Amino acid sequence: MADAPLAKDLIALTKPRIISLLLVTTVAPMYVAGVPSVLTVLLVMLGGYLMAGGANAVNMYIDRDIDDVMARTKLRPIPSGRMHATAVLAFGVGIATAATWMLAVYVNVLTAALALAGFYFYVFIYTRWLKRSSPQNIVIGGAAGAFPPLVGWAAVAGQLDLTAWLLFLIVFYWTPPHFWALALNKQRDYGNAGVPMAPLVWGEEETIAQMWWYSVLLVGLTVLPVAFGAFGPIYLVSALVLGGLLLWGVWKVRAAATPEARVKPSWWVYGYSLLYLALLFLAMAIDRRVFA
Ligand code: HEM
Ligand SMILES: CC(C)=CCC/C(C)=C/CC/C(C)=C/COP(=O)(O)OP(=O)(O)O
Repeated sequence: MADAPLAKDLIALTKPRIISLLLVTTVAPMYVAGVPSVLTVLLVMLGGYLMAGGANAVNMYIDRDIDDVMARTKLRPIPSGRMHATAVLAFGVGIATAATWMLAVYVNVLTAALALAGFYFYVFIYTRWLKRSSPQNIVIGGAAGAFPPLVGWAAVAGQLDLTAWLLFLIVFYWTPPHFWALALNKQRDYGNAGVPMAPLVWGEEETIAQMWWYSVLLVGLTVLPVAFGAFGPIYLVSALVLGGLLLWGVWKVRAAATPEARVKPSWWVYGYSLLYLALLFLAMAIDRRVFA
């Protein structure tokens, strides 16, 4: 198709917009863990892009049947008929293999192993298994998206410590409010595709109650590294302000009495969740490197 050449489709298979935030949560921890060279940062960004991009392409191979049914995804390269499923699988596995080799040879083996673990978790535990079988899919499967801070940390420190695992947990607890805010507004799509997302299985009110408690846990957890002396006042104030806004947004969703009244605040929470995570991780790096 003239308006969608192959290169454009290959990039679309990697879900570049999602990767941009994954890379923020990879690179910021590198500056928390130490003082990385520009070359290490660039290598980790390239390796991280190829690994997450490969995972996303394999996700589109496995999900080609449901992507074909959902309005949000039906124009992707496979359901729209522009690419062969097998070619997409080969592309995904190919770039993830390149990433594994690159990270192992030019960064270190632990970094490569953690990134590959993220790939397997997302492809097999989330996409292949839990996404279609349980409303807890994005809670447990969401751990895949929490690997990037470990990857960045290991690239600089060569090992993992308590702060690295706290960063993993922050992304882990962030995922339910991030995703369910979107899922509340995409129930028809998921219903048509037979994907058991929480709002469909538990109902909206239970899902929103869980979003609230995950957000409370998240904000509590973001403050915890300060108690361990990992961060100072710049980060603490940022975490409290950013977290306060998140709680305010989720509370607005919870306070809305009808599904119609929830549409606006839940879209807000979804959009804000992206800004929240980016700014929180940025604040960590700034706190450690600029004000240390
Ligand atoms: C199991 C975990 C997750 C699930 C199920 C999930 C699901 C989604 C979905 C369905 C979208 C909408 C995409 C679209 O409109 O095509 C989205 C958007 C997005 N997600 Fe997540 N997400 C998860 C974790 C993450 C993580 C860990 C990150 C990064 C740290 C992330 C970053 C983003 C970004 C940046 C967008 C906006 C993309 C855009 O505007 O095109 N997500 N997510
Ligand atoms: C370290 C490393 C390589 C980690 C990889 C982890 C990774 C790619 C996380 C992304 C999470 C994500 C985009 C989920 C989308 O949900 P979905 O697949 O249900 O969305 P869809 O309906 O848009 O396909």
